[in-house]
Amino acid sequence: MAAILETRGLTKAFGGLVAVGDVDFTVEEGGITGIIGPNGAGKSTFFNLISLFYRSTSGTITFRGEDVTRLKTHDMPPRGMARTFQTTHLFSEASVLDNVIVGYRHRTRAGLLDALVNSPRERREIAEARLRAMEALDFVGLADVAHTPAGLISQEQQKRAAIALGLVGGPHLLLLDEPAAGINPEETDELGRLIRRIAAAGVTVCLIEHKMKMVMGLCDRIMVLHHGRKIAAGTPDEVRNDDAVITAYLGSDAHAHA
Ligand SMILES: Nc1ncnc2c1ncn2[C@@H]1O[C@H](COP(=O)(O)OP(=O)(O)OP(=O)(O)O)[C@@H](O)[C@H]1O
Repeated sequence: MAAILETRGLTKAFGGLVAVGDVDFTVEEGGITGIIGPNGAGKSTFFNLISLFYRSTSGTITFRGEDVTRLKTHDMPPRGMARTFQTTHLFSEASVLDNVIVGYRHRTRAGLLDALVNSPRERREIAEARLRAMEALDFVGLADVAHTPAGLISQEQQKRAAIALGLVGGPHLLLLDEPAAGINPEETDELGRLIRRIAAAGVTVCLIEHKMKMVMGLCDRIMVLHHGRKIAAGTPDEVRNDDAVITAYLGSDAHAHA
């Protein structure tokens, strides 16, 4: 299997604190890869590095064969990388559909002038964006609330809307930042099924998640971080039985059994 994303020696220091140190990481194309670790292990920082939200201190990031280390987060959607945020960033007054359309922006070419004169190109692109956004909402099971203001749907629905926003541009890789945070066990199972369907549709998925049961049941491969270092990587079974992982979790109050 080919790597879709690869880091080599990836490091992020905040002043004297090395939040992520020297991490080599590979996301294989086609599967679901999880990143776990006790509290403060560096998961969020690592996630922000690979989505180019943070600039790394050293090391390299390669996405689909291109060195993207020095690019910025907004350079990534056109290259086929999309990410969600832990706290969903939806415009609460706007409809769910309009929120998802925003995720299609990078695929459109119309400029300000087109918008001002309502050019045929502008109209065509708006129609295309609406169509794609409806497809994405249908995929995540939110077609019936497409015209509801995003602020009025449940937290769990907002999470699915955020996933639709990530999917609408047709990414090769979807990065999910704690997708199951703040939802109940039943909703978590449902979300797991949705993530599987995303992977089955050919979108590679990489996620960070605290809910260990979900990660173990969902991911093909898992990387474990501890104190900013990679301490293990492998299948859920390999990681679960790894001495360094067991020690790291026992020594913390992390949600190993959540
Ligand atoms: N912007 C920042 N400035 C300074 N230190 C930071 C910053 N972000 C994170 N850190 C520190 O880096 C380390 C790793 O934090 P990070 O949030 O990446 O871990 P995490 O594994 O996501 O934690 P949690 O599971 O608690 O969300 C911690 O010691 C944290 O205090």
